[in-house]
Amino acid sequence: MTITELEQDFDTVLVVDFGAQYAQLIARRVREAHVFSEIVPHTITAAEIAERRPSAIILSGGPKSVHVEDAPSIDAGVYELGVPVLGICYGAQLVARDLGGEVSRTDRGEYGRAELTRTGHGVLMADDEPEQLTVWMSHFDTITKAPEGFAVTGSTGATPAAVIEDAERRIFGVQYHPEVVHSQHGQDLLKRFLYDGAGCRPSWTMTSIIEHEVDAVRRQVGDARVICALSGGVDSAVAAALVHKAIGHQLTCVYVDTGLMREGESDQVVETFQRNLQIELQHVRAADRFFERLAGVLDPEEKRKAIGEQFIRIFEEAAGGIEDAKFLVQGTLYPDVIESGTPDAAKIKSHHNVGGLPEDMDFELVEPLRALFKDEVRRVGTELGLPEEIVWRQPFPGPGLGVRIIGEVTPERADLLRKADAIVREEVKRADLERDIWQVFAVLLADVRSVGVMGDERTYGHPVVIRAVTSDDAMTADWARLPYDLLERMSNRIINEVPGINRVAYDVTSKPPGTIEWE
Ligand SMILES: Nc1ncnc2c1ncn2[C@@H]1O[C@H](COP(=O)(O)OP(=O)(O)OP(=O)(O)O)[C@@H](O)[C@H]1O
Ligand SMILES: O=c1[nH]c(=O)c2[nH+]cn([C@@H]3O[C@H](COP(=O)(O)O)[C@@H](O)[C@H]3O)c2[nH]1
Ligand SMILES: NC(=O)CC[C@H](N)C(=O)O
Ligand SMILES: [Mg+2]
Repeated sequence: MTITELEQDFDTVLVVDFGAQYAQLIARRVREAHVFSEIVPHTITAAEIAERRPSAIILSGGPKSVHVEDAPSIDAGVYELGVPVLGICYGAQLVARDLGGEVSRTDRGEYGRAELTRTGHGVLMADDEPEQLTVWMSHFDTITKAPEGFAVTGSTGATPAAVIEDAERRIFGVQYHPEVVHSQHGQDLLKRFLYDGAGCRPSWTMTSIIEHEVDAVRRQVGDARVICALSGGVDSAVAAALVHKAIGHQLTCVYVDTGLMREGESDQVVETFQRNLQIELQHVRAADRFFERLAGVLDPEEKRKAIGEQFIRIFEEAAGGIEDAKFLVQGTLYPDVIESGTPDAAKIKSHHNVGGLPEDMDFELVEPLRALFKDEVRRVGTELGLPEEIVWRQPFPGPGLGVRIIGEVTPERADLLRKADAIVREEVKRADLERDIWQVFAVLLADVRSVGVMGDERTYGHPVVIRAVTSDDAMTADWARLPYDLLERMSNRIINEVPGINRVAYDVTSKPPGTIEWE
């Protein structure tokens, strides 16, 4: 299923990104209102937008002032398309400036909580909305004059034109951030824009996504044989279940043991899968090949590409034995696509299943989850009847321990890390915190050594870093505030039980500026 097809079949909102902290969040909130949404760069032209026939456009916030020379702007043609527009913060300031209003610098900004008073009646400020709302602001510029044709329907002490509406042209602006949870009734305001302002239908539901994808998979593959790269993770399990629903016995799943899996993983994946899904599964043991290919590789991008390539070569070999299957199902998600660097986003890292794919690959990809965020995938999985032990597993990256060994990847180092990682996960499980934490794992700083003392003897060993994060979608994350006694147990056990490790550190970096994985 391509994203273009989704755009044709669902009312779609394009979220234009001006470098906002919250563009992702806006897109997610729109989807929570059951309307499909996507993020596009502000360099998109009005003609490109028109071609995609969106039902609405949301202009995001952004760090710049509309007055500075390199302030990002939007093709003014978008206001003439007849497509409803909602500007949020920077987006609202752009609307004001572009349509003949005024935006000025204030002497002091307005950050955090603010009290909004409803000053008029409109689509956004409907009559059933309370007269007073607590909203969340974050700006230094402010709209000082609404453009002609706009009513000011909400104000705060510092921002007289906090909500502006031109119901006729269906162009709106809000200075505050309705997408953040601190803004009271924020989601209601977004819904009013979507449903009342833009006439969007709330048809983006799990059931409709499943129906849609099942249909699309059938159309894409016909009666051909298909293989599915199955890792045991949530994404590929859901993708497999969905494709299986579409084409049944035409599907064979292939699980690859890369030698970079966690302790007990292979047995567990094969067992869980066979118990829960009646789909043919091949188990390929390929550790030697991966280690051989990774010998001498230090650069994270090179590692990822080497691993991505090995995966595909193995899938190609497996496919050769299955009536030459030409289709490969992957559990690729929207964040994988964004983070691998679409034309619109900076490349952070090549996810092995997107940017890490070899160019000469023979397969046509089937990626039914390519437009979805993780929480949506979990809901699809639940709707498809997958058990909680699959749907709520913590994510584990395809390159596995390979991107958690900082330095060259060798079988011995993988063994060390596997042991430390098993302890970390065991302790989190024992503390019953597994579901509260997005991901928790160990990282081995294989090329770093430090001096310690154990049993009166000098040690000179490697450090292990514990990484635990909370997140909704892996696009942003915070380091988890694990209890000290839990950290203490992990540290003690790792040093006592894993020879060669003499120091344990805890990673207290959020994303951004860090990423979840170390490479
Ligand atoms: N060991 C593996 N064997 C076969 N396919 C794999 C393996 N590891 C990853 N893949 C493929 O790469 C895709 C992306 O991996 P990713 O880790 O993002 O997803 P996942 O493993 O399905 O889910 P999760 O994010 O919960 O770990 C998978 O959906 C799967 O198609
Ligand atoms: O299948 C995958 N192939 C990859 O190459 C890959 N790199 C990172 N991840 C997972 O993606 C999420 C975000 O990770 P980062 O913050 O490190 O980019 C986290 O959940 C990571 O575990 C990957 N998954
Ligand atoms: N959050 C925002 O979009 C801020 C917009 C603009 N940079 C301002 O501070 O006024
Ligand atoms: Mg995985």
